[in-house]
Amino acid sequence: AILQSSTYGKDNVKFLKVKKDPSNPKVHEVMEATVKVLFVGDFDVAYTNADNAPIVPTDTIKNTILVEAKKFDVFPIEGFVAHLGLHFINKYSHVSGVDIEIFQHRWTKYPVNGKIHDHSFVKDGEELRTASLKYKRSGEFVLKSGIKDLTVLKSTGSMFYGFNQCDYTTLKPTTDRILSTDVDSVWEWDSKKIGSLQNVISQARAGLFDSAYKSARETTLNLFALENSASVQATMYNMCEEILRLVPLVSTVSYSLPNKHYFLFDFSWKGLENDNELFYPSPHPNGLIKCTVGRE
Ligand SMILES: O=c1[nH]c(=O)c2nn[nH]c2[nH]1
Repeated sequence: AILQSSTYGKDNVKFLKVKKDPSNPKVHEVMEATVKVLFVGDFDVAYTNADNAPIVPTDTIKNTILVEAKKFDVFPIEGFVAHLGLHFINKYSHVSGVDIEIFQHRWTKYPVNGKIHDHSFVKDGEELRTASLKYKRSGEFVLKSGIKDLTVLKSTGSMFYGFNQCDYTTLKPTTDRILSTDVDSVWEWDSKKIGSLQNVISQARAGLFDSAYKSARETTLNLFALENSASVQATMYNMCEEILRLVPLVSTVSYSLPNKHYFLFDFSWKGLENDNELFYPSPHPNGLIKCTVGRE
């Protein structure tokens, strides 16, 4: 037998970091994050010869994430993943590559007596802000940012007609349906234009990734609401085009959207009208529509 490939590390490393405003220590920002770090490298003997000498324990990886999260500014997550990538490649000469993912959970400040409170937050749904980095010792890197599990629904302004009809088709065309999905959007950064992980860190400080995230989230929510959607496919393509237009340093934008169906309940047996008022959720099976859009 031959070991064809291997990778190992720690998954689901969680932390919550409090960032205090230097001018007013009672004004806080919080980041609750879940981190995965996987190594690629010269670990074969641990698999083939039960020789653990090269293994950096996954417990050490977990300790490192927490120490670096304490010492380094974790905001925004793109800067932190770049810092972790540089740390592991520089520290362990037998690590040839790292694969890092970080999910940031959504804590949103809320108003008290009409003013946003300094350090009180609500968990704003299951929505995540994501970043992933694949970094090789050669300096090559793939950096992606994204939004995940942002569940949206619109109760009209969605259509689906003019589709292929055959002897297996029962779906009725419609110019007025409910559309609901869990947004999973990923934009890949142009690593040539950004240049290096060190530049990722300086761009992070300069606000590039925060403004891109804001643009992508606003574009997604605005087009979802404003477009009289011809299909999931058409609407997600338009979202990709708009994000590419707004964020020049992004090379491709991808969406993966489940179509979480709500079907009109038929009351005709009861002699009742149902003018797009009463639906029943039917999320299984769901449509699943994916695309990746790049530049000409
Ligand atoms: O937007 C849609 N795209 C599809 O491909 C599809 N198939 N059934 N319903 C659908 N709705």
